[in-house]
Amino acid sequence: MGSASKSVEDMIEASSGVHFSGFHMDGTESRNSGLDQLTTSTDDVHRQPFVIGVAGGAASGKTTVCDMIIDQLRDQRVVLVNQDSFYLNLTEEELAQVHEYNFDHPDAFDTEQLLSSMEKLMHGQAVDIPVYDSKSYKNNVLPSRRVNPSDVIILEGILIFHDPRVRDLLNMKIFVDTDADVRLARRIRRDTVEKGRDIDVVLNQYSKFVKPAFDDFILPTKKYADIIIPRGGDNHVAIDLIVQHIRTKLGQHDLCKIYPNLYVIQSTFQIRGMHTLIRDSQTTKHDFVFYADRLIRLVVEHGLGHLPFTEKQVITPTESVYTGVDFCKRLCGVSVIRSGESMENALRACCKGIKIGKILIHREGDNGQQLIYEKLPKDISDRHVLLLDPILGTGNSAVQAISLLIRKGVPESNIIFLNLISAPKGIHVVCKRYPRIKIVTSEIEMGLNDDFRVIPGMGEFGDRYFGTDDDDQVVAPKQ
Ligand SMILES: Nc1ncnc2c1ncn2[C@@H]1O[C@H](COP(=O)(O)OP(=O)(O)O)[C@@H](O)[C@H]1O
Ligand SMILES: Nc1ccn([C@@H]2O[C@H](COP(=O)(O)O)[C@@H](O)[C@H]2O)c(=O)n1
Ligand SMILES: [Mg+2]
Repeated sequence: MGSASKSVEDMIEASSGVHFSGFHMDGTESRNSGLDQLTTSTDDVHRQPFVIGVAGGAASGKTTVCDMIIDQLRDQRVVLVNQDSFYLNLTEEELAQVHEYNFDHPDAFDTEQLLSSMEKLMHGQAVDIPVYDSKSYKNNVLPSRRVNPSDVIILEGILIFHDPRVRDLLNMKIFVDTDADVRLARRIRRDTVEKGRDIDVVLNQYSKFVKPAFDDFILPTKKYADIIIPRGGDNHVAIDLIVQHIRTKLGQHDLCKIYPNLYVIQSTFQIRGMHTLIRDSQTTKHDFVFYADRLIRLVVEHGLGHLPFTEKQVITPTESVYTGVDFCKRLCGVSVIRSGESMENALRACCKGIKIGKILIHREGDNGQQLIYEKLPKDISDRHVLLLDPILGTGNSAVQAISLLIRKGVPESNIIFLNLISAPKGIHVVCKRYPRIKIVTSEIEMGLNDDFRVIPGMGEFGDRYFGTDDDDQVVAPKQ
């Protein structure tokens, strides 16, 4: 390329990190769910979590229901906060007479502390929540638990609906309604086997405090419930419906519903773990590359699954006929320099000998983007194109790249855009303009900050992947 190559290299340097920022559209990120406002200032980036309250008698199955909801919401950030954590510590006199203490009365809880912890969590701050020890009757003998702000907070406890200030925090109220005999039978087993209590003590406590408090304080709060679940954890239909509702409220499903060509790969704890590592600003370059490569491979494999196929029959070693499919042969990759190049190895590993073209887009200030280099297969118009760029932010780079492919004669429906993370803004921009292209991503982000960077994001992807950030081991936290 001679002297032109120098200018391209300069541009590559100058363009580092531009792929997930772009020119101003309207300066704000719109919410796509029923959740409250998304804050987009750099320091205070959070959205209001969806808060669920789960109440019901002791041993009705509240914890079991919460665990099932959390398990089904595995691709969301969910935290569980137990009302037990806010039991008041007993005085020496109360401890000496512990069998006379009413643990089922609203006054047994430090509701002020619960409200203060919730206030912090709902404003995006991590809190240390005490862990209650029902053997010593204390909440300061076990190490407290650090609870991070999350998309969903589940508050669980017998009297979670009792105080109107706590009720007001709840977006969804669930009452687990289990027969009193079943609750008593479970309680006896739990208190004798797990807590090592004497059966007489358990039965005395039940008749003296637990049952009266249920009738006086817990059952009357059932009327506040939005959903009453009979049979607790056995009621899979109710739990499925609750999870569906939460998903709708979180908005991720709304985007997939609005844009049928948007595919978010099925999340697992492995995938969440990889995301956690590559998003951590303290992750070393080596680990960043390792886990980014694993995720990229998953996205590439998923994207390949959207290519057309033809039926193919083969004879197996047992001389049986196996009817399968033949891979699509007319395809190529196109990487958006420079971070998109990080996805080339995964594509080559999946598609032997695949041709990969390149596009370089340079951002000029905040109000324009310019395509400055392209090297594409000559017959690209006959191929399906896997467009590679790990981050879809404002969507402006993606629109530049896609419009070039279309100008080169690639049908819109033959383009599959593969990325690791997508901001809702970019999804709207790309999918509205090119409704027939497919987007395959592994996570949808909260939004963009005032600098048009994806949040929570993972920083300057190209710099972190290719090791060109300031510090060669640890990445400066500049989200
Ligand atoms: N559907 C169920 N079938 C059988 N046992 C259950 C069921 N739900 C809960 N349990 C058991 O009953 C006890 C109390 O359940 P848990 O979910 O802890 O109730 P809670 O949190 O309301 O006190 C636990 O030992 C749990 O394993
Ligand atoms: N030291 C304590 C503290 C609480 N309890 C009983 O626990 C019940 C609430 O817990 P769930 O998981 O069932 O919601 C409540 O009925 C208290 O009596 C206790 O026995 N000892
Ligand atoms: Mg419980």
